[in-house]
Amino acid sequence: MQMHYAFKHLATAATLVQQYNGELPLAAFLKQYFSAHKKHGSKDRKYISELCYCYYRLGHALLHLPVEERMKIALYLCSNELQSWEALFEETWLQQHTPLLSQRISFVQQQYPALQAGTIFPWLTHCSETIDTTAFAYSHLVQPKVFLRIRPGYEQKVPDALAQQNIPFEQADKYCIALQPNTSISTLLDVNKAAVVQDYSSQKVGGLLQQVKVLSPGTQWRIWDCCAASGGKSILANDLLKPASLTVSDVRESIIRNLQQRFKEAGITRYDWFTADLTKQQKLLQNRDVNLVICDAPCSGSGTWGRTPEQLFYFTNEQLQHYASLQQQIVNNIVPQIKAGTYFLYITCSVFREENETMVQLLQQKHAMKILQTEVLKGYALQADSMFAALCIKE
Ligand SMILES: C[S@@+](CC[C@H](N)C(=O)[O-])C[C@H]1O[C@@H](n2cnc3c(N)ncnc32)[C@H](O)[C@@H]1O
Repeated sequence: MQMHYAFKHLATAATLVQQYNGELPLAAFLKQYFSAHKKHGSKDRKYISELCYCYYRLGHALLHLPVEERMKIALYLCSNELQSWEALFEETWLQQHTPLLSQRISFVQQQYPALQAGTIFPWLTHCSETIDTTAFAYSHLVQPKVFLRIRPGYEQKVPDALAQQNIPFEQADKYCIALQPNTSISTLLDVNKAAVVQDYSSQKVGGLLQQVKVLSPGTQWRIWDCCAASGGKSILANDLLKPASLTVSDVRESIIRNLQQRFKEAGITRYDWFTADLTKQQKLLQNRDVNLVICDAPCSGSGTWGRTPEQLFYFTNEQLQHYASLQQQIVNNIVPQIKAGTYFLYITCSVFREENETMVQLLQQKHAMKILQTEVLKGYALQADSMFAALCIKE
């Protein structure tokens, strides 16, 4: 990129982050800005967006610096190579730049000692114990990959289709494909039929679903996915526990419409649905006899902020309290309504103890649930999300 453009993009991105207040998702805010300012071509849009995203990846570190200086440091840290941006940096910085993130961090720390894991992610003391907090905090400087879950029957077809179209990919396991960040796959594959876009850790929740199969072999599964959104976990459960009947619900009717479209593409026809606010006292399971409840609870999403780094920047302690209390209300409301012998799979995409281990204690102590397995799914080493899952049974 020409020197003149690098500085121009930096100035535009700096103005944008000063205008942005976190209310809209950053992607939506940038889309709005670009559609109102048609002068930016597709490359400009890409560069300006990159700068804005990098800015938020630094979390709460180096907030005392002027916006453009902080943005340059963020860009330096987040980029494996600086080819397009050389004009922005002094020669010594360019010479010290390496593809290794740990070395880039050490170099920047020499000049800016305030760059630390705990300044990037100030809630490290809230993280589940088994999380390597330093690795997790620094993982926010790296954009996560896109992951596909291959659906049964397409184990060969999906990798073949990607190879044919020269799309770089890695096969994380038999059913999981990792693609470079920003790979758009809608034109490459039959999305939802052959493969589902689903993060690596989300796919690993399947391990706990397979566990119920081992514990209760031969069971005809009747599943209630009570926070179904557009059905990611339901499709996973359907694929692993077939033949299963599904009941799905969510507080938002609009997201259930998306689910219906996705189920259609996925070929899932045996299901019923309803909308319900799970915090409200009501009989949720009238006439429904279920033996597995999946509760992928609304949460802070703190394990996924590598994808939405603006949330790392704008998240507050009050929001953490809000989610922890929402999850408690949901659990306190639904668990008494399920029968003894029913499996309950509690999931969050959060790394916070308040949303994870504390909820397991509640399930055990207040609701006499037997905890069968808990897992902190550490995606941060794999450019994936981090999640939590606990499998319990009502005694
Ligand atoms: C983490 S998402 C579920 C993701 C989904 N299971 C998947 O795999 O794609 C949580 C969902 O809970 C829903 N939700 C939030 N508050 C709720 C409430 N009070 N009652 C029921 N659902 C709620 C949200 O609308 C959201 O779709």
